[in-house]
Amino acid sequence: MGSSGFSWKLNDHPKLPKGKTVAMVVLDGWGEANANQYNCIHIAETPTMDSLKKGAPEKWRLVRAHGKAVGLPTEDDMGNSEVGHNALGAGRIFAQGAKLVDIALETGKIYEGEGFKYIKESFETGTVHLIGLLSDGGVHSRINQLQLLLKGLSERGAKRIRVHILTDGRDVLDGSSVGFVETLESDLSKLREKGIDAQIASGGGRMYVTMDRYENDWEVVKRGWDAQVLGEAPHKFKNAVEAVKKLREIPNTSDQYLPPFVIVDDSGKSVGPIVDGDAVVTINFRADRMVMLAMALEFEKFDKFDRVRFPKIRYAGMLQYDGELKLPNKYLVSPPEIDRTSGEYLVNNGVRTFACSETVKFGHVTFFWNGNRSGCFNPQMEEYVEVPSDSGITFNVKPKMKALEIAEKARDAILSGKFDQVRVNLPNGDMVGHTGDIEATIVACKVADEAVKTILDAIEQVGGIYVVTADHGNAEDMVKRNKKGEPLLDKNGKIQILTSHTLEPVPLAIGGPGLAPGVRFRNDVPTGGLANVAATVMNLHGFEAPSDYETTLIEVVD
Ligand SMILES: O=C(O)[C@H](O)COP(=O)(O)O
Ligand SMILES: [Mn+2]
Ligand SMILES: [Mn+2]
Repeated sequence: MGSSGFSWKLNDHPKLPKGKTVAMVVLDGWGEANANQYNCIHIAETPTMDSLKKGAPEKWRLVRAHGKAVGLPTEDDMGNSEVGHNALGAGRIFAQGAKLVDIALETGKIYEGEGFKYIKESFETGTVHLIGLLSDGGVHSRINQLQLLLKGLSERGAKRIRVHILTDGRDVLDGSSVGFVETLESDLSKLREKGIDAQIASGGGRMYVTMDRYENDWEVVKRGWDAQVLGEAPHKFKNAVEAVKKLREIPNTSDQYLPPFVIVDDSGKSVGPIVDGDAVVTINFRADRMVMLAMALEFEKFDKFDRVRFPKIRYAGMLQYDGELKLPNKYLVSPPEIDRTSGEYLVNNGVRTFACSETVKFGHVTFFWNGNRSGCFNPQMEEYVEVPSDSGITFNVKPKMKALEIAEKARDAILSGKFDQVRVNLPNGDMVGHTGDIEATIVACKVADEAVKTILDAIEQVGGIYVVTADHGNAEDMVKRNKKGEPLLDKNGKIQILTSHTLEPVPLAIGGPGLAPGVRFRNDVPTGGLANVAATVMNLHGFEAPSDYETTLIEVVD
């Protein structure tokens, strides 16, 4: 016990035993929705997940995975991996980046912090560059926050502003980029009327330019660096609306994958490279897809690609993206302080943990799960395994991804007897769902189901327990709908494909030979969400959860 009286020691569960191997399976982007032709999970053959559902209501139920249940501002906010895995791992609901930035802008606190004071030093003689995702998706950023920040910057003395946009089409409809760029252009022209030299300087599609994650493909970040910092790109335009419209005409491209472009002046010179003395703000609040750029902007020593030029800038993140690395060092809004996660408690109570996914979701079951913290708590007790993802492809081309490899690693970890918790994220429903390719997403769901079977079979062999859930919906609905729930059509009479996540709840199933007789889901927590899963899992490891955790979803009847 520390001097504060705090102790990591968890109380023993009065009825449940310790020492059972628990498999914790997160199907990324696997929500529960009406069965219809746009529900890829329904269409796919998913015998394992179907059989779990038959355990309802005692061994299968739904949990909330969006809006306030995961710390997002409103019930209209779809869930996402960051907030979903944070809730699953932390067992409590924290106000998330989206909300914290809203509050900081609303109260004006954002302008009083150290981060803003730091970038302000560049206002007199330098340019302020804002780099980030341009949409109202609310997963990584939100356009209204950018608009408020632009207003705030202009009212506080910024004289020259350049915005480097990343088009979305993943958290919002494909094609919506044009409207967002028009909105931004109109805001910037109003600033120009007030005498502020404000323009869009560069752009590109988020998945092809800048927003890679977990170091899967540094080329993506390099393409962005060349356009944003060096002012160099294969495509040059005088105007960003024209740029996005024209680049969308390239066959097989989409908002997510637009090639990089720069805006040039009449003499063909790029209007906004980043140079010594400038300030840079990365406007995304979510960490995973900004941290690589943050490294490139901040690290003196850097060998991931040739930066050509490393300008001396004042850089701040919207949030700090990695608390361990203190990256970036300066930021406008403090991130949520997600402490005392279930992973840390369990390791401190002797639970040996194995976590695995492929690169594109590896940080989800480690970094996000552990409250946005890199690395293990105790390397003697934990092993985190990353299966390398394919890079340079869209995942509809290989919808099986690495699901079976992940399942095999989990199986081996379970059978080894070396671990008490074996945790995986199976990415398929989400990563392929984001491509909007219905046929491929059906294949993705089928293989994710096969992967679950491999893990459950291993649990059967060792007499363990399984917990199967998801972090938010995606593959269960692939069409944009009106308020009545009817599919929406575009101008050409084609359905509007939904590439984003959804507001749907997700399944939660428990079982396995190690599950003590009499364990069942309580029926008095009907609004339970992802944050209730941590206490539930702690119970299955034989412990009571800390008293401030969201309540457990299980009870033991004699
Ligand atoms: O970053 C992404 O891929 C999407 O914006 C959200 O997907 P995720 O929250 O499932 O990672
Ligand atoms: Mn996810
Ligand atoms: Mn997703």
